[in-house]
Amino acid sequence: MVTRRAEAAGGAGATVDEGPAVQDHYPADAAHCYGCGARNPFGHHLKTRWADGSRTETITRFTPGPEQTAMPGYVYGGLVASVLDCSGTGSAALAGTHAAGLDLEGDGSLRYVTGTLEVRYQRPTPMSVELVVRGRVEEVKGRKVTVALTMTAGEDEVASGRVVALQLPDEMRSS
Ligand SMILES: CCCCCCCC/C=C\CCCCCCCC(=O)SCCNC(=O)CCNC(=O)[C@H](O)C(C)(C)COP(=O)(O)OP(=O)(O)OC[C@H]1O[C@@H](n2cnc3c(N)ncnc32)[C@H](O)[C@@H]1OP(=O)(O)O
Repeated sequence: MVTRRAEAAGGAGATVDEGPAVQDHYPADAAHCYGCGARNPFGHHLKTRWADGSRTETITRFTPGPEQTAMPGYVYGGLVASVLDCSGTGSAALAGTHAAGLDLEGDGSLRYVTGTLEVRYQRPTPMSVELVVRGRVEEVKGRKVTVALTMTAGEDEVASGRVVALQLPDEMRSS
């Protein structure tokens, strides 16, 4: 399935969501993550796609609900962190799979776990607004992928961060 979805017309830095969501191609035995697993009925079900044709920029969208409140009208910081986290591992999976010469839809996705997560909370994050996380793949080095992330709510950048993700070791998969 190919998806192309333009952001609000005329918005600064308009982005196109392109192609399949990586999480829809995670191996079934590795799709239970609270943030991004399609097989977790209680989770966020994040979907991360390439944002353009360059294979370096990604986009993930999430709209928080009232149960994720920090104080009335604003989002809990742990939720912001978890959305950045799984946007980062999803971006790493896109980049690592591409770098390995694999086709997402034909071969499935490689699977990454978080090694390091950095979060900078820049502004209070408003509730019930779509949060847009853009990822920029900084480096693919062996099993390690580094992704810089920004989160916007409307026109405002509310958080930024970085994920260092490591391809899931085979011995973890088999355990
Ligand atoms: C979920 C845990 C896994 C359970 C497995 C069960 C099977 C289930 C199947 C599928 C689940 C999928 C779930 C996805 C969920 C996504 C989001 C999350 O919530 S993840 C949860 C939080 N994260 C952890 O709990 C990681 C705990 N840490 C570890 O397991 C290891 O430390 C790990 C895998 C991250 C790295 O261990 P190494 O042995 O593979 O690493 P080395 O070979 O020593 O290093 C390779 C390179 O990576 C760097 N590196 C290693 N650890 C790093 C770190 N923590 N941060 C940054 N860089 C790191 C090193 O400096 C080295 O870099 P140079 O090649 O020299 O440039």
